[in-house]
Amino acid sequence: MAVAAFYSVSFVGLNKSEAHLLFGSGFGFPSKRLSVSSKAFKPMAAVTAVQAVGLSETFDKLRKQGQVALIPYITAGDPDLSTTAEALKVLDSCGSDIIELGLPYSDPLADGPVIQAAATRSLARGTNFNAVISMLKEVVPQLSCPVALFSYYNPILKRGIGKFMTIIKDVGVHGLVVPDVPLEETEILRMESIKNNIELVLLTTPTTPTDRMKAIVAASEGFVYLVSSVGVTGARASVSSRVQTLLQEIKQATSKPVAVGFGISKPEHVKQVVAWGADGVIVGSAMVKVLGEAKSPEEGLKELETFTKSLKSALL
Ligand SMILES: O=P(O)(O)OC[C@@H](O)[C@@H](O)c1c[nH]c2ccccc12
Repeated sequence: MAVAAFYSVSFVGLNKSEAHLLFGSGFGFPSKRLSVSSKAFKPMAAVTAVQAVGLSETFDKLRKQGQVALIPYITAGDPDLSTTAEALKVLDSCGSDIIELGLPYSDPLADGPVIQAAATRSLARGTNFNAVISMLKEVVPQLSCPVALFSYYNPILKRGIGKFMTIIKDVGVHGLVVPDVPLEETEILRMESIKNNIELVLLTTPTTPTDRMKAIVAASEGFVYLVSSVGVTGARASVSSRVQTLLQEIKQATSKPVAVGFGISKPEHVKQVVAWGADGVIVGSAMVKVLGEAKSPEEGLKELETFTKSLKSALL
């Protein structure tokens, strides 16, 4: 895989040297008291759930309730699209506040082995954009939480930015996360997302210079994605203690909600990041592993429910 090629593309908001740093490795070892708030699990989503509101509105509601958003990520089509459809409903009914759904891509340079393997499995089954969109058309009306689609930049460019945005909006997607779009190129993406009322989430990292971070948070819609540590996606033993200062710096620059991702895979990670002031926690690889590496899809869905509830409890 052309990981070296990725360095020539600036990671969102990063120039080459930052991108290079990002794909180093390493994270810290924090330990802190936990904060608690209360929210019951959402009942099983009815067939036609109350229409989900957008990302910003979701965070506004949570902020008023003193809550932090649980934001799982799963790869569409892994192990198959019908299981993805069920997984979305399970995640919603277990109290997820926003769901990040990843479009499988052949060159996921920012992903670690777990999500890379999920994308490979999904593509091997023939998952494609149209099939994911058809599935979403059916499932989104049954969800009470918003879906933020997750795609690398290339597939969006190939389809045409305007066309891509219109298609995802038409099936009720609320947000879009594009990890590898250079800040300088977000203009057209932002214009089209605003035109289609899609909230475009941008990412900042531990190595993003302050001025660049400020430009990213100013441009980001829905929430700001704080990448917790250098390196690719993947569960870590703990969350880097740098997240605490990074959160403070970002919160000095914006009142927008900040969700933290990368490496979060246990209830104690969730509690730690909440204690540091995050407005949302994003959990990807650990969810993907549970779902994609189970003995059967049914087993995977059952384990996904248990795992999601354990993380939700950590937010209460
Ligand atoms: O997998 P992790 O370490 O829990 O991190 C979330 C991450 O999976 C999800 O947000 C994501 C999936 N692929 C990405 C690529 C870049 C940035 C973020 C992502």
